[in-house]
Amino acid sequence: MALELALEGVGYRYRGGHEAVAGVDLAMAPGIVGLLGPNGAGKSTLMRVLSTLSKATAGRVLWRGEDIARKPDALRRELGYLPQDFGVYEALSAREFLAFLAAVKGLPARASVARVDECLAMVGLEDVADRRLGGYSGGMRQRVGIAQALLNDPKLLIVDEPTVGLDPEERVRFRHLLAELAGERLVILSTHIVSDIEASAGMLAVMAGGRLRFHGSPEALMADAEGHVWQMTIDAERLADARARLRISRAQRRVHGVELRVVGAEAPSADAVPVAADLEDAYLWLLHRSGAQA
Ligand SMILES: Nc1ncnc2c1ncn2[C@@H]1O[C@H](COP(=O)(O)OP(=O)(O)OP(=O)(O)O)[C@@H](O)[C@H]1O
Repeated sequence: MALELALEGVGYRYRGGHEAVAGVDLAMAPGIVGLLGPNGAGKSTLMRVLSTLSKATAGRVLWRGEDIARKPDALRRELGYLPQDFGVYEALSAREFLAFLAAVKGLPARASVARVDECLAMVGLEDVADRRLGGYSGGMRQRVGIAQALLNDPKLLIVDEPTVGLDPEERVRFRHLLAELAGERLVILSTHIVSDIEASAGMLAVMAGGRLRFHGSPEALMADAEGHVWQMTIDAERLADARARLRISRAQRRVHGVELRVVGAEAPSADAVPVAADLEDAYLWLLHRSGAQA
């Protein structure tokens, strides 16, 4: 059966009655899928449903054609998951920690020694594998998180907001790592930061307010914003006023003032020049049209 994850009318309502996810229809095939949305959009809730930690309260999710609520183990065998709140045991080394998790996941003891080494190499931690995790940087810890998700050579890799708290250099490194890992896998990467996925995701799914607002290629999202992006330069002292009035996707200080990229239905001023949308502009325009805040 094809390596495909299909969501049909998926919804999730928390016990208190809050509907965090509603009516999501989506089909995903190998490659990187960027799940983009502002905080509170419902991304983590959906990731937990897809990784079988929560059961959808509406609709269904099919992995290779099988309903994951009925046969969760079929998906779990092929799943690697890095949750948003992944924690490590600080007193252990990366190698010890991964060996421990390999045992918990039921990998045969003999094979697991080699597999731990492979996973450490895949995330570039082989040289520091025997150091205590307590001394690792945020980016290194996230790489340990990916290494543990790779132990069972998953066909579906789900990573939830993996770049939060990383410095710019670690962020870039982490993005490259995920791009390398995609290959024949389906990697679902959730983030609220456009630049995390713009170079790597072949497909985007954008959520806001619990609903899917867009799914398709980055190019299609940018095409939707065509004709709604402008560039203009204003005096620096007018920036606060402009921020209050306009939807600004980028502001850059220049010698002669502040250069703005603005999205909206109409030109923000007579001297604004229309420009081609980039992904950041297009995302902001989509959120604006769907009534959500970035
Ligand atoms: N245990 C819970 N009980 C009730 N409501 C919840 C619970 N967890 C999350 N929510 C609510 O569900 C909505 C979606 O939350 P979720 O964490 O899935 O969003 P998110 O897109 O992952 O955002 P973030 O990046 O901030 O985690 C939010 O309104 C949130 O307050």
